[in-house]
Amino acid sequence: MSQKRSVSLKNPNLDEMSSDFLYHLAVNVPDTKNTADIKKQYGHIKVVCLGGKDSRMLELAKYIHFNVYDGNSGSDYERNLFEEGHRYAGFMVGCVLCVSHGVGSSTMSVVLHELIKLVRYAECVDPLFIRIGTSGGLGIKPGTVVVANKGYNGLLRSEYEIAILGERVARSAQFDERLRKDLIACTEVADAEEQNAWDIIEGNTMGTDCFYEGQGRLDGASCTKANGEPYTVDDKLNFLKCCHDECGIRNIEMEAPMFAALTLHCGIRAADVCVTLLNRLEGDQVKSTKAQLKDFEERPFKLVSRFIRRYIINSP
Ligand SMILES: O=P(O)(O)O[C@@H]1C[C@H](O)[C@@H](CO)O1
Ligand SMILES: O=c1cc[nH]c(=O)[nH]1
Repeated sequence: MSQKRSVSLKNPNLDEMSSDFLYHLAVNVPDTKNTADIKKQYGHIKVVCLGGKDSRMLELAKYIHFNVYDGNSGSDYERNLFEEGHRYAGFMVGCVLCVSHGVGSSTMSVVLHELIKLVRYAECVDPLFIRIGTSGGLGIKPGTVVVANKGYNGLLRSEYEIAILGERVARSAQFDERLRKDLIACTEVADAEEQNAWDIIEGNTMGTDCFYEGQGRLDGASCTKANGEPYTVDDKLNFLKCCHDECGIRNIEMEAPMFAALTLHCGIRAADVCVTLLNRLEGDQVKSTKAQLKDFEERPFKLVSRFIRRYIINSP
């Protein structure tokens, strides 16, 4: 059994700072050596769930209130804890904090840095970070939920690349193996009817910096190759098939490599659980109806809620 521990970060400057302000969350830490107030408000967090939209994160908090806590979470889960920051929304339900992150790695990395510092100041023990998102699938039925093994960037490397002090820094984009396996194990606890209704699979997830050209779409404002020529349907399909066959990529979104890399770098166990809205080998436009989108977006809720109930709430 692994030993439980609070988050210890690799930034020595944090130990020298007497106060901290988590600007985009509007959370003030007036005394970093005495964080009793922060601990009181956030110290019980065991899981941080993240997803692009404010509304999805509120729906998730509500879903967890009723389906994990049977309506008795004792939480004011509709209150947006980060409202004053006007950037992201955060809803607490029991030991789960549900936070929106916007579109793409750049907006997500800002909230991720601040959330990781928050759980550290709050002295949370072994908090898990789980992204609950949407994506485009590769060769799988729309509505399938993919639990990511590794993140891949748009250059088909399993790394997150960032410029730091004018230098290229590449970090491994591997998600936590145990968490992935525990999530996948929760497929078994689904009731028979639900188990047959939609698939949950493991696969690699590509996260690009662009929804359109970065994902090989033909319907962006531009559709242009490195040589300045427009790319064709065949170019697109060759690329997507290469992603599938050579890299084991089963879905495409915009955050996986950054999310995997920053959490791994900071010693936080993380997972990426995304439903696929369409099969990208068949088209580019997301045409899901409102009802279909609601059904699809709830599928990762179901898996993650089962996981939380089984491994977090009912675990000694
Ligand atoms: O969590 P969401 O569903 O917002 O994630 C995907 C990836 C991008 O952020 C966005 C693009 O539509 O959706
Ligand atoms: O195709 C898709 C669908 C959702 N999100 C993405 O990033 N890509």
